[in-house]
Amino acid sequence: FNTSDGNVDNVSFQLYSYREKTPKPALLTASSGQPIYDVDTDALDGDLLINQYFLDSIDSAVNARIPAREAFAKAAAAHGYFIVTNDVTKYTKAKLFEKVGKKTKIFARLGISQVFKGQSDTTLAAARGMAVKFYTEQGNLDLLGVNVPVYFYKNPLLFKELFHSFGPNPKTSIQDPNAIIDFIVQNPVTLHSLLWFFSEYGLPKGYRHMNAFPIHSFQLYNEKGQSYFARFKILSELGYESLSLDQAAAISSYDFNFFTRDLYNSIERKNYPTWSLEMDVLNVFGIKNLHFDPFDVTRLWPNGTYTTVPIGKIILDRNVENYFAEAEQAAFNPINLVPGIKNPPEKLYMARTFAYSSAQKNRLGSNYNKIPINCPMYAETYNRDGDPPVLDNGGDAVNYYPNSFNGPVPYYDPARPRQQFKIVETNEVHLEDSRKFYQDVLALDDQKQRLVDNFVRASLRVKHSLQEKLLNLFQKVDPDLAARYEKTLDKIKKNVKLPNVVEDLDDDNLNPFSNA
Ligand code: HEM
Repeated sequence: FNTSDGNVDNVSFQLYSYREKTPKPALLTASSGQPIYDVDTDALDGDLLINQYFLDSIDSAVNARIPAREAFAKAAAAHGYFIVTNDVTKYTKAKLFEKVGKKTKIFARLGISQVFKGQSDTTLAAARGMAVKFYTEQGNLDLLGVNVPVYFYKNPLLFKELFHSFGPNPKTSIQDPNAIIDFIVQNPVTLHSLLWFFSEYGLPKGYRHMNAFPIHSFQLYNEKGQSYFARFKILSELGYESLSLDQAAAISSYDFNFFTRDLYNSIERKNYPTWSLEMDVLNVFGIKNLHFDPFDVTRLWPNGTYTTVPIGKIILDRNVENYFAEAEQAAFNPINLVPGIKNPPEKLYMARTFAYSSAQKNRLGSNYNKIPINCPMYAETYNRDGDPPVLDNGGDAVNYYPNSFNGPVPYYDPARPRQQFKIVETNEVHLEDSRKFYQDVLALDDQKQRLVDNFVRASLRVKHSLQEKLLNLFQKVDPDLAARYEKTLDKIKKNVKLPNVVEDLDDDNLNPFSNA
């Protein structure tokens, strides 16, 4: 398993390292513990329905699947810790941030959305995410970020529409570019984030080079009850780097799991991936006078309106022991906040608090927070029964609240702002954000062309009328974007003949895009 430079691929070596630490085999048993007779390991010799090994194995195998996550089904995962590097007690009383040097255990899942589990890690124009669970003494704090700093939409009803339009066509079962482009032109609010995702910022070189943005504006409060709004940022210490389209295509031809392998091997080599956790902070008092909506997840806060405050470092230093038990059963939920961090006031966040627990009940059963990877350091509730695992199910403790029998009582937090911020949200679309991204963030010609190439690839099999609509939308953003799109589309249409049936395959031109 040595690669050309002598480095070990620990992923391929995993079973051998298990053998090294397991000097002799253990006794094989049924799930209920009885030893398995050697003759029963051959099902052809004997009665099947009294062969416990057969019954146990087949039963387990046909029931092994649970529903995959709707978003970010494919992912890598690892354990680690968070360490505070800066005093942020001025902004938040959250205990995990209480002093410089304090460490908190974490579990992180880094994944890719809008693809099935078997698809390549280097798939173009897909959202990538990083979810981090901090096991604090005040309960779990979950920060879920995507790899670009703005989200597709603020109207939560668009969640399903986006998933359906980017998902498989109901008849062909193949992703349908007509639906994707139609979705974009019907919902121009999504364009800003899609420009980010279709640009070099959408395709990191690997998870270790990826940034993650929880995006929402969370309300922080300190011991004195003073409030701030903050947007967290999880920034790669290696620095953001992108794969080129050619690199991505080449990697996909030999390794669908390149990002996952890279993360695993780096941790095994003790080259621990590290991110800095920072936040952009706004003072609550000034919030009414701002000339922009600080809660709009489709928009960035304008430069000069906020202060950036470093908080600490996220370090991943241990691979999972069992992928299904840890990564698959992990349940991250944006409602998991701790004292000192209060909910953002917008609808998208509120919709998420419902969506995640609904999905997780379906995937993992009603007691998903009792699965070891999700268990907080401390939990005392009046919830009882339901799907396994129930753990001790509350033992003999009183099971209703309030009560006169010393059952658990709520936390009184005088610092917690009592008032819930009320905000007015509108469906206004700000194409100037897309313009700014195209003109300023993608300052170089190559960067602009790469974005356009991605859109052309995504719209090559789309009807002319929809291509025209996309062109019109681009025209409103920036005439240069429209002109580039039109020119590149014309060129590619002339030079690229995509095979539609095997008879169309051309051995002299295996990659139709190579001469484009
Ligand atoms: C209406 C808006 C949204 C809805 C309805 C939604 C829904 C979901 C659902 C159902 C899952 C799968 C949960 C599970 O089965 O465990 C998920 C996963 C995820 N979502 Fe969202 N989401 C929304 C917005 C966002 C936003 C704004 C972000 C980040 C800024 C985000 C980041 C993530 C991440 C990182 C995961 C993967 C978590 C993991 O690794 O287990 N989502 N989302």
